[in-house]
Amino acid sequence: MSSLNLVEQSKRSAAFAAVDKHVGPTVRVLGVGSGSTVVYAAERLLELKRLNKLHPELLCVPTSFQSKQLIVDAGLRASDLDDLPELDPGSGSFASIDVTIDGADEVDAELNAIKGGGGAHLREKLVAAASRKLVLIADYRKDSEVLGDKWDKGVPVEVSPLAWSTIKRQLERMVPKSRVQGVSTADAAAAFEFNHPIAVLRQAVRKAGPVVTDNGNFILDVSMGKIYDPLAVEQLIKMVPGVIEVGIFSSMAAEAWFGNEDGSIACRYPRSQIKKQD
Ligand SMILES: O=C(CO)[C@H](O)[C@H](O)COP(=O)(O)O
Repeated sequence: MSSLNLVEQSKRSAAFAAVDKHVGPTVRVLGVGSGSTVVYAAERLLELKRLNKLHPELLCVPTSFQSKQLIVDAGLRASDLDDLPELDPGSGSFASIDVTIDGADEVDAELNAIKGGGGAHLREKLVAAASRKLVLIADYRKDSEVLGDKWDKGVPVEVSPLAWSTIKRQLERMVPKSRVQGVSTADAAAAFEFNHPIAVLRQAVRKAGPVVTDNGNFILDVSMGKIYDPLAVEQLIKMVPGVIEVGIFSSMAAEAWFGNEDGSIACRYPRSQIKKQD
């Protein structure tokens, strides 16, 4: 009988299921996400390695300092993103990674995600964008209809330390009615819920001052309530000079695995894609 609590058990089952489905002996390049759920993915990778079920020359691309340590501790080879060749030259895709498995802070019905609770979303997005497939793993608390329903710590935004307070003021002046077309919601004009977003400089724990990311930047956590149009919000925030990366991953994930409270595992796909197949 496992001594893990329910949340940890659900993270572990989601991680194991996703690794088992996606990391077989034919996978040559794997993106490894960051956070506490990915620790269980690394545990499973180590087991599969011991069982000789991984590609003998598997290369793992880390998304953070923590992720690199997980790769090294599992006895796997880490590679830099820029050292990898394109997988399908001439195809129009620039992917260099077969599949990336990563955690999330919240995932909506279309598999848009909030990421960056661990402050690693810049590298996570770079690795996800270079992957043929992004697979998310999470516990049941992250499974949402609309972003902002459950995650109440705001959208993580990595910013240049040179101008963080100016960027904070600009983010707080964003207005919800700057949506792009195409998504119908109860309030057809609002990309997000709050009239006035609140941006808070993330503070370090057990060190005075702000969190400094692996890339030497700061993080603003921007509370804006429910996010009805993730792509519009992602684009809006990205337009602010000094913003380095936004922790909204719009339409990047192909699949999300959740460990449920009852011990079962659910695999979800973007809702609109399921409807198209019907
Ligand atoms: O985006 C991330 C780090 O930047 C993490 O994947 C996200 O915060 C989820 O973490 P956890 O698995 O610990 O809940």
